[in-house]
Amino acid sequence: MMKQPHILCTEEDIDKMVLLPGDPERVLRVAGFLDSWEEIAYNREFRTIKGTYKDMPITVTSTGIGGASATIALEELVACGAKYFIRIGSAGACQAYIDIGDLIIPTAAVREDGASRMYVKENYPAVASYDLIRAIDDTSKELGYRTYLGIARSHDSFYIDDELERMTYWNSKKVLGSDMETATLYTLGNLREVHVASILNNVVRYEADVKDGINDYVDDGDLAAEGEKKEIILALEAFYRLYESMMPI
Ligand SMILES: O=P(O)(O)O[C@H]1O[C@H](CO)[C@@H](O)[C@H]1O
Ligand SMILES: O=c1cc[nH]c(=O)[nH]1
Repeated sequence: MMKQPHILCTEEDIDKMVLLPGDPERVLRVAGFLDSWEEIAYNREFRTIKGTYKDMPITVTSTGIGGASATIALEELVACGAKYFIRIGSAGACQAYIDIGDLIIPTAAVREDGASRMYVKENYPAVASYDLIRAIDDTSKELGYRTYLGIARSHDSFYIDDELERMTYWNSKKVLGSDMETATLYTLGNLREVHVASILNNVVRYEADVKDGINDYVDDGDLAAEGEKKEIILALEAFYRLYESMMPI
């Protein structure tokens, strides 16, 4: 097999289970939780490492920002044989009760992105893999992590003029938080018949940052960093739970 054109990997490089952070730097922070790892490729926003967690083989590939690059990563990873994907991302809460570092687990997502519309009509739902959500939910209960399961919203433009109005609208519709890849990945995952779920670390306080227009990414950096550690552990342990359940007895 030729190397895939963007991720620069072949099927020999890619495991069945893949973690998908947006940020290439987060790939290296995941590496800190693995028992062994090596970097396979790093091209544009797509950094791929391969390693082991306990006895489970695992790949980590960054998707970059937004649906367009996320579809490239997912398509090329599927072409290399990957079957299970957990996005470990960050999000901005749409609800005041969600604190910095709390984890949002989207069971579905509003498709306010452009990339998924290139694939299928807007009334096709963006839904997570039930198997992965169940594994993530069971694992988070075991770990004692505070998580919020429900609907997220994925968008394409961080700085549009009416973002506050949109966030206020989705707040009134009980949407939990915004990111830029989940809806795209869920839509494409279902079309390609692979399993996809997201775990999103909340990095924004809805009342203070969104409604009052103050951005406190920096002040709450420690809480956000703790949230990122929790989402990595949760994703690895949920994958391990699934991996063990698949092993012949
Ligand atoms: O931290 P990541 O995983 O990149 O996720 C979020 O952060 C980026 C925007 O700052 C977008 O990609 C958004 O989805
Ligand atoms: O507010 C936020 C934070 C992270 N990601 C988003 O898409 N929005």
